[in-house]
Parts: sequence; structure tokens; C-alpha cells
Amino acid sequence: MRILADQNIPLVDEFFGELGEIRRLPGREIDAQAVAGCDILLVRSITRVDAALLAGSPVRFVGTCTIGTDHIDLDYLHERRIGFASAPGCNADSVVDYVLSSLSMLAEEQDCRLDRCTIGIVGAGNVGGRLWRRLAELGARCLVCDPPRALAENRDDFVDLDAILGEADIICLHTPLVTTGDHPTRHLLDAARIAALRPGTVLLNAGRGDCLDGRALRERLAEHGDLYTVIDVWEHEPAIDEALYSLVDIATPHIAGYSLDGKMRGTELVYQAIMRHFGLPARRKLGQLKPEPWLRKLMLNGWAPPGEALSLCVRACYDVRRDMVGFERYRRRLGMAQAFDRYRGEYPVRREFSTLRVDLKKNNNDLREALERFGFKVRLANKQ
Ligand SMILES: NC(=O)C1=CN([C@@H]2O[C@H](COP(=O)(O)OP(=O)(O)OC[C@H]3O[C@@H](n4cnc5c(N)ncnc54)[C@H](O)[C@@H]3O)[C@@H](O)[C@H]2O)C=CC1
Ligand SMILES: O=C(O)C(=O)[C@H](O)COP(=O)(O)O
Repeated sequence: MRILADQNIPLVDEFFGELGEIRRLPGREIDAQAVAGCDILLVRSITRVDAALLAGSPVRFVGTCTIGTDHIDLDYLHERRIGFASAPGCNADSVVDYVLSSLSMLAEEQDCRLDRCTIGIVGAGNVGGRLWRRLAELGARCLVCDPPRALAENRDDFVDLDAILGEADIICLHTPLVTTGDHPTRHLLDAARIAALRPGTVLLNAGRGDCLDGRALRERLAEHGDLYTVIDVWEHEPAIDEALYSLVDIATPHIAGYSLDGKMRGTELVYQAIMRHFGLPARRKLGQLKPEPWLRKLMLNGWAPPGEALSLCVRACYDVRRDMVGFERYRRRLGMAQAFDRYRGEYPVRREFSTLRVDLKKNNNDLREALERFGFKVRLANKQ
């Protein structure tokens, strides 16, 4: 079989080498000519997969090593009986780590505590659901909006979006981009809702750029400057609105899910789906291929102050400031659009919180619980 893969997908040789010949291209260069001679197409979110790309090609299977599928014309694949797989949940923990790193940083700057905040979560799937669990365990009050789940599961513990806008100190957007049906998300946060945000609200978007009206946000920030914003996903990536970028507190180039663990898990999930589709045994396992993290453990004294020790572990494992500063450095050198893609292509290795083990020399329940709630593994060293 002939396989064409986005060059930013890790472990392609290791997982797919046995299936045939592999060719790699930058995602934005995958065009109709490139797919003309391939049976399996492996993409990430920047390649639009539709009739314009695939008509007349021999492609029999499309895999996207991402959670989002808004770049894929699923109806077209279905009509043409082209097999398809995405990688649900693959990098959900990485996005949650990104959110916790960003919120911890803001909490530190503003001298406030997350467990005393009301946090609105919009979209409670793999990402929002896991964030909800971790924040609720931390003691934060969470208001969660997910109308499709509220309807399907007949639950009454969800609230509507406007209630969140009026009450939450922090609002985290984790919705997919949906343009049809009863619950579309394009400009879910539109000009009216952005105007309704209370001064001082922290607004974070790590879903899709189009879920939020960027122009309205830019106008509010330019006129009032009264929100804290964390924006990872943007309209018109990679040529994003520079004026908005310059007003945002934490601005990153769509890397919330970019841990090595999340990306490799995405490859493995698509590999498993392809082997199932073609009736072949899936012998390769990610466990055999994943490198050891370079920071495997930290040792803390039991009397470490929980707040400080927690933010030290967060920063040691993943400090969102690294990406803000790194992206800005690229932007100055290359200009926005090129910097956006290049930073992602050359993304430094990042590991999930769950890869870091924290050894506590003496038990300290508050610290142990806080670390575990953030996703770190904790071991009591004096019990070994
Ligand atoms: N910034 C990044 O690097 C990443 C971004 N993403 C984005 O995050 C999105 C969510 O990821 P998952 O949670 O894994 O997806 P998921 O499919 O598990 O969950 C999405 C949730 O959003 C809900 N939803 C749909 N329409 C809604 C609406 N109008 N209002 C409120 N909730 C609504 C769904 O019912 C579902 O529970 C992805 O579709 C992708 O676009 C995902 C991974 C990385
Ligand atoms: O998984 C998703 O959905 C994402 O948004 C990806 O993490 C984005 O990565 P790329 O597909 O743009 O490399």
C-alpha cells in the first residue's frame, strides 16, 4: 500500500512501515496531485479533506491523528465508501494540562486561588469532561454547558451558556467546530455574548478559533481591556489577527494538545483503526515506542507549602510561558503566518503531567491530594 502522511505525525515509520511505502509532506502541501498515487492518507488538522482533494484519487482510507474532524468532509468519505478514523481523546489530557498551566499562572499573577473560583466549562466531552473532573476534585465550583449531552443523557446538572457568562470567574471553551444541526458552535461566543462578559473574567479558548468572534473580542479588549484572555485557537490560522494577538494575555499557536504523549497516542489510535479496517493484526504498541521523559521524578519535602509546590511541579513539567515566549520569538523573526506553522513544526518536546512522578519525603495530605488532582503521580518516599 502507498501511504501519504503529514510530516508532523510522529512514529509513522514505526507504526505503518510494515504496510508499504511511506511518503511525507507538510500538511499544507498535501494536494490533489500528491494524493493521486496513494491508498492511505494520514493527516492532521491543517489539511482540508474533501472532494477537491480526493475526487479521482485511489485513496481507500483517511486517518486524522487529531481529535477535531472539522477539516474532513465526512459525508463525502461516506458517499465514496472511503474508510475513516480520527483519534478521539488522544490529546485531551494535554489540553487539560495546558489549561491548568495557564490558569495557575494567572492565579499566581493575580494572587487568587483556583479552588475559590467559579469556573465555566463549555463543551464537556473528552477535554471539558476531564477538566471538569480535575477542577471539581480541586474544590472549584464548576458550571458546565453541553446542550447535546444534556439532551442525550437527560441530565439536569448542566447549565446554559448565558448563565455561565453571568456568573463564572473563568470560562473555558472546549467545543468542536459545528456548523450544522441544532447546536452549531460557529461564533458561539458572538459579539453580544462577548459584551456580556463581566469585567475581570478570564476567557480561555482551546476548542476551535471559529467558535469565538475574534473581531468582537479584539474590540472589547481594545476599548475596555477588562478581560484576561488565553487564546490557543484562532480564526484564519495561520494568518491570525495580529491586533488581537497583541491584546491577548496568553497567546499560543494551537499547541494546547501538543504533548508528545498526545501526538503519539493519536498515531496509535489511527493505526489500530486502519489495521481493523483492512483485517490485519495490530502488533505495534505505543508502550514499546514511547521515550522516557527526561524529567521523570521530583522529590519534595513533606512540609513544602502546597500552593508553591504545586505550581513548581506544573512549571517543571509544562510552563505555558515557554510557548508564549517561543512563539513571539518566532513571530518577530518570521512574521505571523510562517511563525505559526514553523513553531508547531519545530515544537519542543513536552510531556503530560501524568509522566511526572512526585516523591514526597513525608506525607502531606493537602499537597498529595492537590498534586494527584492536577494529574501527577505521587509516591510517599518514606513508605518504600
Ligand atoms: N487546541 C488544541 O490543541 C486542541 C483542540 N481540540 C478541540 O477541542 C474540541 C473538543 O475536544 P473533545 O472534548 O475531545 O471532543 P468531544 O467530541 O469529546 O467533546 C465535545 C463536546 O462538545 C459538546 N458540544 C457540541 N456542541 C456544543 C455546543 N453548542 N455547546 C456546548 N457544548 C457542545 C459535545 O456535546 C461534546 O460533549 C475538538 O473538537 C477540537 O476541535 C482538541 C484537541 C486539541
Ligand atoms: O486534535 C486536535 O483536534 C487538534 O486541534 C490538534 O492537536 C491540532 O494539531 P494539528 O492537527 O494542527 O497538528
